[in-house]
Amino acid sequence: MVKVGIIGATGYAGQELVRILLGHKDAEIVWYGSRSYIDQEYASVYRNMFQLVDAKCMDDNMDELSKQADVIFTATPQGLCASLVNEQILSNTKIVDLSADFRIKDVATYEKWYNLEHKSPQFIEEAVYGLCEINREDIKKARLIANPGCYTTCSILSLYPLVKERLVDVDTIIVDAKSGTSGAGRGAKVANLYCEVNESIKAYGVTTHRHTPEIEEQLGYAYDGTPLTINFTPHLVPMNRGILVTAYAKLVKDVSYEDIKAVYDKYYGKERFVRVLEKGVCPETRWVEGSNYVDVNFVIDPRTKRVVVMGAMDNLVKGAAGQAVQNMNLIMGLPEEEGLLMPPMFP
Ligand SMILES: NC(=O)C1=CN([C@@H]2O[C@H](COP(=O)(O)OP(=O)(O)OC[C@H]3O[C@@H](n4cnc5c(N)ncnc54)[C@H](OP(=O)(O)O)[C@@H]3O)[C@@H](O)[C@H]2O)C=CC1
Ligand SMILES: CC(=O)N[C@@H](CCC(=O)OP(=O)(O)O)C(=O)O
Repeated sequence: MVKVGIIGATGYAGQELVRILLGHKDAEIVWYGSRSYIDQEYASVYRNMFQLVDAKCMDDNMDELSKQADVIFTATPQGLCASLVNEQILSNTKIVDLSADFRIKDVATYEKWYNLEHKSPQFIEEAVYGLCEINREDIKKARLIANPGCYTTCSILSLYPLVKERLVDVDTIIVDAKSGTSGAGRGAKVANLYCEVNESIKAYGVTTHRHTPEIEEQLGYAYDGTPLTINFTPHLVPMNRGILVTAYAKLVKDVSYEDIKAVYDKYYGKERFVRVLEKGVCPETRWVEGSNYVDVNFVIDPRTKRVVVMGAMDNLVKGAAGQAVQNMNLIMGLPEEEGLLMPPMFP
């Protein structure tokens, strides 16, 4: 049995980790970490866990936790994991960090986009970017996983085959993305109040969103090793969960639907959690909600010679907790899909 500790178990991503791990046959949660609810029953914070979780919330003492847990998930705000981790902890246990602290290899880029001083730059190089479909073999050997961002997972997986196979002009990539409000976390913020969000949709972080350099870096590795430059515009939509990506890029070759479909099948045909949809079917967030699936598809526009790529995913599952458990399974030598085969829920 893998012993698991969660720092930030009372946040949206943390509670989704709890939900998934309760259905995992090889994992046992030994630590429900919190900042605000220490010593309170976890099931009194999340009442869906009544009679399912009999444990109290604990602090964020990562030194102590590292002696008890085989894997620690940090589902905490940006900067916290980097401020807690040290060599002793990493020699005791493995860490899957759901924040962005170890996602970006260039520390100056991280500090600029996050407006934070990085507290553990010495671990950035060894951290493995935990996008399982792309970095599977490196993840298996890692002790520190940088779990990818929600918008980034959907954007990268949607575009990766086209960039890797050099089918698009990478200078023309535009990513338009939408997220449900759980993407913003549980913390109270005026911008996320019901009346501010309901019956409205808005772009935010236009040209400045922190996921931009993460997508640029990862797609750059798929292309020529250096970061690309893209436009990325996120939007907040009045739904609880879900990410929808629509991306555009100019084709560099005359290709048919069948040519591009063959490329997507090459990369994702055997992937359990990436579903390339049938011709003409557009991904929808409602068909992936509550699951670890990413649905992708594309349409060629012969008028503009662009390809339009679409991806849909649950931000809390494949965009956070599901992918984190997928990473845990890989580093612990467990079946990659264990605990993650729940079908999407609807309605
Ligand atoms: N929401 C999403 O869709 C996604 C989130 N993520 C990432 O996961 C992380 C968590 O996000 P999310 O769950 O949305 O955020 P929430 O705001 O919902 O939760 C944050 C969690 O961190 C805890 N926390 C906050 N500050 C501290 C601290 N100083 N010490 C210890 N614990 C602390 C909170 O504890 P308490 O509530 O007890 O105060 C809470 O459990 C973030 O890095 C986020 O970027 C990644 C992908 C998607
Ligand atoms: C709707 C919303 O606010 N979304 C968050 C991104 C989600 C998230 O938590 O970011 P990571 O995936 O990097 O951890 C945002 O725009 O900052």
